[in-house]
Amino acid sequence: MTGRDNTLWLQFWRDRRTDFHQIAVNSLLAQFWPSLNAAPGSRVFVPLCGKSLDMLWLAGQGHQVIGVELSEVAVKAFFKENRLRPVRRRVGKFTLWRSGRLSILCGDYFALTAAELGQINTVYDRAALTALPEDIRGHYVSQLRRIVPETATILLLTAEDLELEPLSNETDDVSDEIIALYGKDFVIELSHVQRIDEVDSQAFAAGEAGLYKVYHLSCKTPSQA
Ligand SMILES: C[S@@+](CC[C@H](N)C(=O)[O-])C[C@H]1O[C@@H](n2cnc3c(N)ncnc32)[C@H](O)[C@@H]1O
Repeated sequence: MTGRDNTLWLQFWRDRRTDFHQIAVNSLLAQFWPSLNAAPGSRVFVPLCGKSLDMLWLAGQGHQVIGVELSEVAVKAFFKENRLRPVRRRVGKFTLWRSGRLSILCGDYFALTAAELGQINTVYDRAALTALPEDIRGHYVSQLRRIVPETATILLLTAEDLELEPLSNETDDVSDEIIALYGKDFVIELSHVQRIDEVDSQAFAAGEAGLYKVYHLSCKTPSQA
């Protein structure tokens, strides 16, 4: 399978319609990454990475960072804008761009194999799951299960639009969608909930209401399944 919206994403990058790109490191990443106790040198996977500066931050923590991104425009911009000189080589259907601890596989996430991705200790997902249409998100999670070992933990950041999901007692809880997608195989810990107007956010237009949620996900052990 391939991402259904691939043509659209490629066009967004060509047209520079990249409002989702954050011009600073995500503050929730910096705040919640330490709680994972990820060892320096361990490998962090950043699916649908765009040209996120969060990858630079993760490499700065001593991690080996490997992103996957469809658009060559995005990958080229990431290395150029950060004054890095990558080397490139072919890996299956992908082009691997690498500079020091930073690597990006350019190609379709849904076509990636575990062998091409290599060992992964932690997954960092910001606007990857939620960038995809709702009916594709189940495939995104199944693919993640195929290519990432069960021992990997996931730091998942989501943004919920309160215009679409009006305030109720449930908004401070794990969202129903996250339970539906991850609940069978993962232990879900909701670590943090923050109203969007409390943070400097690009996720919503001015005046809109929303919630950021930070989840820690880990595969269930046989006794938890
Ligand atoms: C909403 S952006 C988020 C980017 C990044 N995570 C960030 O925080 O800035 C989603 C990214 O996923 C990429 N993308 C979409 N579908 C993809 C696919 N099937 N394989 C790889 N990348 C994909 C898009 O080109 C885009 O850069």
